[in-house]
Amino acid sequence: MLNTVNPTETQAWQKLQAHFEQNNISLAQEFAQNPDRFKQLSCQLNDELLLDYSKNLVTSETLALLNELAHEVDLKSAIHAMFNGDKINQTENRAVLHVALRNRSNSEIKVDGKDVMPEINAVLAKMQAFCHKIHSGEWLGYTGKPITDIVNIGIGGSDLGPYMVTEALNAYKVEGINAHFVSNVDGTHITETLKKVNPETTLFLIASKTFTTQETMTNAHSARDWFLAAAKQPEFVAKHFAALSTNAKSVAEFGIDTDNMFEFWDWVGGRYSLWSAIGLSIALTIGYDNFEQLLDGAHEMDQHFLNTDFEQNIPVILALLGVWYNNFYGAESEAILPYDQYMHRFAAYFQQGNMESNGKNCDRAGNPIDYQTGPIIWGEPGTNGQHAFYQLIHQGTKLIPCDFIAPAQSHNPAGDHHVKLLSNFFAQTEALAFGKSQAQVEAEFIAAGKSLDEVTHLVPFKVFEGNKPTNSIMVKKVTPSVLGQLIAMYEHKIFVQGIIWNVFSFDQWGVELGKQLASQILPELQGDESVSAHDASTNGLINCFKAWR
Ligand SMILES: O=P(O)(O)OC[C@H]1O[C@@](O)(CO)[C@@H](O)[C@@H]1O
Repeated sequence: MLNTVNPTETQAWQKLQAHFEQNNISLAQEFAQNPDRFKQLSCQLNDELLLDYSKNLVTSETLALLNELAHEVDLKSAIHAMFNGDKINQTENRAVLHVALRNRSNSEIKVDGKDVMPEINAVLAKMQAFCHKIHSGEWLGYTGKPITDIVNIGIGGSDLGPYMVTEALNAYKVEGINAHFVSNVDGTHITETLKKVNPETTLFLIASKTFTTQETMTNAHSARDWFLAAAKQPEFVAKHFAALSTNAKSVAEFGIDTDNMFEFWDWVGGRYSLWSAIGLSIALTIGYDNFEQLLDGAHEMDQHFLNTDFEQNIPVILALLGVWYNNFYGAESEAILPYDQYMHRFAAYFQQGNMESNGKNCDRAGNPIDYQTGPIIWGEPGTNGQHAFYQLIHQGTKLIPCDFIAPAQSHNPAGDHHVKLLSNFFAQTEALAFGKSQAQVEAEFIAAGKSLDEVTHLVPFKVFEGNKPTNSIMVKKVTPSVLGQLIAMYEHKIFVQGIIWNVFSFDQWGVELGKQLASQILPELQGDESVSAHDASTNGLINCFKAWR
């Protein structure tokens, strides 16, 4: 069981509050006073991942107090509880063991007294064999042609991870295999996808932990209908449909051969499931060996997280910095800004990962929470964000802590593109940290031959106050292993923050009411009779829909 310490009642929190009120931290001053700031406030996981957290609004005292907070909520015990398979997902009475899925040491990890590694390894072996059959052409479609297109049908954690990873690792795509992802129940998603594929050479992966999610089951039935309209014979479904699920009964009821079912377990959270059978679309798209390297990278970060002192622990550092801005500076969001176009879905992935984990207002004792918990996560690749929202980050009234991520090496070293991309990566965190003073603005005008009299009215608009916090994460190259490291890094950051905020990070009761009401409204949308069972707004909207459709 996890403790239920209210973080705001800890000694460390009181000290942090006083520290915040008594200090007006200036990055310019901190760097001027300490030439070793970068060396002291950066750390490397290995020779391919470096975290520079020196451009944060912290002093050595800040960091000491944040670490004191981590100790006072007994973070170490919570970390060991997760890795040991304790049922820390207490409202669902489940363990939380995505770390077991990538436990490359194969050391024993027990749930209810049973080592889960044998079954994990059995599913991985089944995935490997399946990938070999598909890639070798041994597995053929109902007209004897090899599979060329994989359509993953899933939503949330059964979509976002596989989609993000296959995009981020596009450079590793298997020749002749195309991946497609259908998630939205909007008919456009499945319709537009089916236009691109041939029923004779397409494999559908129905990805759903519960195998009950409305969007996924609707899309799965539409895909099967589309397939059977061409193939005609039901027995051909087995050659073109596989299931990734914990629910064998519902898989069989859908008509998928359970030999084509790749199982995972209830101690795998949906938003933490890409390492499981849910990752089959990844393995099929980039090759099983590269999927294993993804697991290897995550395992390396897991071991770092489990065994490293908090002061040098990358996920803990990121988590504590996030608490500092979220709970003391009042920042309500965090931006993840990968300077890598292949990583264009990375921030979106952690919208579910972070916001579905820590977007909670009830603490672990069941009491309402009166402090801030999970932040809003958003972001786009650089340099595109610079032409969309960086104005607000530089000169807006909201504090937006940003994580900048960039690879030293590009998969597409065309011309001078990469050095230009990286010059922007370096420039943005420098600009955000140190800004441009009024004196510098005036000097630029004078250097441009302007008299201050004629430009004084413009000066305020060109001043950058700076002192905007950022983390810079430099990786050598976005390889499967490095991506695994990055994903696991953010997973553990989220875990640490959930422990500090005293919330349960691995359930998601907040998604249920909307589903419940939608299932009540759905039958009301049949027929043309007017609806009056709801509030005036909902009634009005439904009746407008009926009038216009
Ligand atoms: O994998 P499945 O069971 O179809 O769930 C899909 C998604 O739906 C949820 O919103 C839970 O209902 C996410 O937590 C989950 O990843």
